[in-house]
Amino acid sequence: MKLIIGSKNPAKVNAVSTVFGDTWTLASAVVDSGVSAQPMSDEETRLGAVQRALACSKLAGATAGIGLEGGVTEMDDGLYICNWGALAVGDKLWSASGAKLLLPDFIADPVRKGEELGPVMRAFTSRQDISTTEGAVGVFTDGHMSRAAMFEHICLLLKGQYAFYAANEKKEAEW
Ligand SMILES: O=P(O)(O)OP(=O)(O)OP(=O)(O)OC[C@H]1O[C@@H](n2cnc3c(O)ncnc32)[C@H](O)[C@@H]1O
Ligand SMILES: [Mg+2]
Repeated sequence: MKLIIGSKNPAKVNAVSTVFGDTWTLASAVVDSGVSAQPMSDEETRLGAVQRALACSKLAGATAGIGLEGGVTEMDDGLYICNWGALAVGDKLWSASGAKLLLPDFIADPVRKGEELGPVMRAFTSRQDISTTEGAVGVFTDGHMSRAAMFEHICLLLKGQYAFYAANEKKEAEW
């Protein structure tokens, strides 16, 4: 059972490995998300995760594909970080979102004007590795949460949905 992750970003690869590593053989591949480099809504971010998962599931040797995507989404009170994941196994697909966090305006404004969150965060923190480690969520929670932990949470939702399906497939068909 081989699960291919649609990214080489260590924050994503480590999250998948922590959650799925006990039962799946893992590999990673750079695939196209098919959305913009900076997704600007929940819908676009979810679509990026889905397209990464589907692309991975079709690669040679794959039993399943998983996609994780980061983005931002505008709400009543400002711009939030959002994260989505998708798991594709055969013709089945599950998706789930992660926690959201309001970005301060001095970060949100350049992103609204077209800059990517990653470079903005690198400039603000003077840290080149910020997107692959704590991420913006780590910075703005003073280290209480990390980008990898947010992706781990999404992976648990995906693994759990797949487990529920596998355990209840027959019941679902009869219901
Ligand atoms: O190699 P991939 O998998 O693409 O890794 P990535 O870090 O670019 O991850 P995403 O494409 O899912 O990220 C989507 C957006 O999230 C942004 N992002 C980058 N660093 C971030 C950080 O520290 N915290 C949150 N989002 C970040 C990044 O600018 C992208 O525009
Ligand atoms: Mg990217």
